[in-house]
Amino acid sequence: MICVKVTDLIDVLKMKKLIGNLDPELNIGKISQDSRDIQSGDLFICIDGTQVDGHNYVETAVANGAGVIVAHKDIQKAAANVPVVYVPDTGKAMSLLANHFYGYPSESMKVIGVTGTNGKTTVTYLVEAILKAMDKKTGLMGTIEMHIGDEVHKTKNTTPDSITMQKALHLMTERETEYFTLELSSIALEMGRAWGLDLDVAVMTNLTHEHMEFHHTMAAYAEAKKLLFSQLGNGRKNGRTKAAILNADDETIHSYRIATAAEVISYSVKDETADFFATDITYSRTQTRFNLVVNGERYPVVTNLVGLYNVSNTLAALAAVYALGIPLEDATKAVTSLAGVIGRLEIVPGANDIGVYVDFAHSPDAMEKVLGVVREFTQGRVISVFGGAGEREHEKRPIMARIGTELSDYVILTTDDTGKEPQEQIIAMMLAGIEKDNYEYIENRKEAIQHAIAIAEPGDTVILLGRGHEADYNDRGTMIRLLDSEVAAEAIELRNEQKV
Ligand SMILES: CC(=O)N[C@H]1[C@@H](OP(=O)(O)OP(=O)(O)OC[C@H]2O[C@@H](n3ccc(=O)[nH]c3=O)[C@H](O)[C@@H]2O)O[C@H](CO)[C@@H](O)[C@@H]1O[C@H](C)C(=O)N[C@@H](C)C(=O)N[C@H](CCC(=O)O)C(=O)O
Ligand SMILES: Nc1ncnc2c1ncn2[C@@H]1O[C@H](COP(=O)(O)OP(=O)(O)OP(=O)(O)O)[C@@H](O)[C@H]1O
Repeated sequence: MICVKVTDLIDVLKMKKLIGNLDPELNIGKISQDSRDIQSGDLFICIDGTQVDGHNYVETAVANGAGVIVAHKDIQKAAANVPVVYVPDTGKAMSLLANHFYGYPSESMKVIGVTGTNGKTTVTYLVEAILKAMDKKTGLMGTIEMHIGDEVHKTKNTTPDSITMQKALHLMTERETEYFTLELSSIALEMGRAWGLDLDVAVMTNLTHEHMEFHHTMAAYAEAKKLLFSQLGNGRKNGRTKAAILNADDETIHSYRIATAAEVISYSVKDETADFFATDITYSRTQTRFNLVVNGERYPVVTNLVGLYNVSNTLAALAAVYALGIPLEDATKAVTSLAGVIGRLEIVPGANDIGVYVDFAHSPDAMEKVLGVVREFTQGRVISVFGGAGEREHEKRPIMARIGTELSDYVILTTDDTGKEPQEQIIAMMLAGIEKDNYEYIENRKEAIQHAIAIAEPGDTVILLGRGHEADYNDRGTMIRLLDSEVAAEAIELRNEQKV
């Protein structure tokens, strides 16, 4: 159990005003931004959130036994006799305190941070698989889950707040983790959730239309992602130089290059002058092969991930491990150890005459890319099933509906997580983007999936888009379990029974 002297902890903060007296004998056993989590002697830090203001929960924290409170608004009345440390910015203070409290865990690991609109999960899974195949001790954190070696932990956010992050990293140091790879969402970067994370390598996959409800403009979105590269810093880490891995096929690379002091390693599937270049690319339904060219040397690569965008993802992962000193002869051989990523062009087995896939594409670019890949290996029709998620990003609904109907032979429009937004409103926005008549609308997602699989003919591909690995489904405000792959597996069974 961690115990840090309150005076040592508070010492980390340079600009502060203490009201009351700190007990020099007090050892802090936990720091938390949630009053409901506070126990006797803990440090409570008030965060002004998106829903409520943590400064309004000081009384609960005090009632639960808070030993010290960190705030940036006047809470003197509510704090009763508990000492309060006032700071200019509790968000920044939280990351500094968390890092100190947990013993600066990222300093003792090799840390690879991955950002970009699409491909973050895939790249982190590739990095983890390559390193694991080489018997390295790994940790991973992202949208699907957190891994420490073979241990699996649930995650709430793609990138968690600084306390959750540092706590997880501390656990990883206890398990002697050598390499840690994580996804960094633009939202997290802008909210400062990664402050204090000492990175070795930062990777940028691509930048396309996403998260406009949060960033509002593409320029602001690009700036948020760029923060990762300024957070790489100017110096070395434990005697190692740092590296920025940038996708030369995405024009945002140019502005990211100047945002970082670290050495840049570029990768490309088009430009042979890039540092990591993929050539001689061939696809099958289940594998992709290519030659990696680095400094004139060629390395054959076989991956179980399909599609050109996964060649890009593989290049990013190879460049990241190379930057940490892993020989390319070994890394390229280890790529095939990743069987696939749940919910990313995941094959639903059992249907022998048709292909059924689940994919997490929920941005226009991802949808375009994945439908392009599926088309390449489909002899018959491409039938896609998708909806538009509620309460999020209205602008992308008509765009995705248009891309979906243009690039599929037939579409079954349905619901995604509606949340509390009326489905009628969501579907109306989607319909506004459609120019073809190759679709029907089945509101119930389960029925839509069943129908798609029932009408598919031999040689067709059915692709279920938007939800990937997600099982928690928000149906008009009620949470239910709905995992596309499970629903599809049942529908395939029914189809097979009806065929005999
Ligand atoms: C909108 C948003 O970003 N919310 C995140 C945020 O919560 P919040 O600011 O809304 O918190 P709040 O509910 O207003 O509470 C403010 C403070 O009061 C405290 N409080 C609250 C109630 C109480 O009784 N006592 C108390 O002390 C809370 O603990 C908190 O410190 O801070 C929490 C802790 O870090 C996050 O878990 C939470 O993520 C929610 C779940 C979320 O869905 N976020 C999305 C938008 C998000 O961050 N997504 C990105 C990108 C994903 C992608 O790329 O697709 C991600 O990285 O996950
Ligand atoms: N490099 C890429 N370029 C474009 N699309 C991609 C790329 N990699 C994956 N995709 C598409 O994006 C979807 C999500 O992939 P992945 O989970 O790896 O990305 P992500 O950045 O982690 O996304 P999210 O932050 O939404 O979880 C995939 O299911 C696929 O459709």
